[in-house]
Amino acid sequence: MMSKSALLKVILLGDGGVGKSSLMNRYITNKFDSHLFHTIGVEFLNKELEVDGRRVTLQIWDTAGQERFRSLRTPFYRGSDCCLLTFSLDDGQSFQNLANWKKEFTYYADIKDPDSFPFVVLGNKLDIPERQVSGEDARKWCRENGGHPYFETSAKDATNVASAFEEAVRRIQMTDDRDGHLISTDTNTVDLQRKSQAQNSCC
Ligand SMILES: Nc1nc2c(ncn2[C@@H]2O[C@H](COP(=O)(O)OP(=O)(O)OP(=O)(O)O)[C@@H](O)[C@H]2O)c(=O)[nH]1
Repeated sequence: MMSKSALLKVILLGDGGVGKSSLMNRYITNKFDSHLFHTIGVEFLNKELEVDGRRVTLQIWDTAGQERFRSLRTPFYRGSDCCLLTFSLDDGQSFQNLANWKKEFTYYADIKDPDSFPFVVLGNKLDIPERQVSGEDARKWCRENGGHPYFETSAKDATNVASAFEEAVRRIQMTDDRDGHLISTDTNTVDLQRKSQAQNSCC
């Protein structure tokens, strides 16, 4: 029998220019463009993968980080299974803004219990030598704001990009297992009601 894979919606949030589109492109197409345009609204791409023996379809939503696009991106937060809070290691302000991004996400995604929702924090542009945010400060923020996993990535040279997305899947699976939502790779026992929100979204 053909096995079915669960559809997991993962959303990238963070200031304009931190590298959200570049991370998605690196992960999906293994390419990097040093002259990428700002995203307007949202875009998504799918990728099938297997994590810890479970086959899933990861639907990665890339959002526009610039403030002027706020009203275009927020309607797409609902139905997310994991939120990747992204900043740039060479931009201290983008790190300071993580708390605002988390707040905006929990409000518009209508997350009832933010403490048990899977967030993963990404410090991108690791390849740039001039850092404004130390790993120590970033890890401290993650510890003090819900114990989120933290990855330092480079979309440019691909460092840690796949690991970060795979961790997002693991976190979703942990949350679903704990909440009793069985994600099965070979039956129809996926929580269809919750997953269908993601399938119905469009740009
Ligand atoms: N050196 C370096 N540059 C990067 C990296 N990731 C992205 N960039 C560059 O940073 C700029 C912004 O990248 P984007 O991926 O468009 O950033 P974004 O977060 O999607 O921006 P918005 O669409 O405005 O929200 C581009 O010029 C990228 O080439 C990285 O890991 N290292």
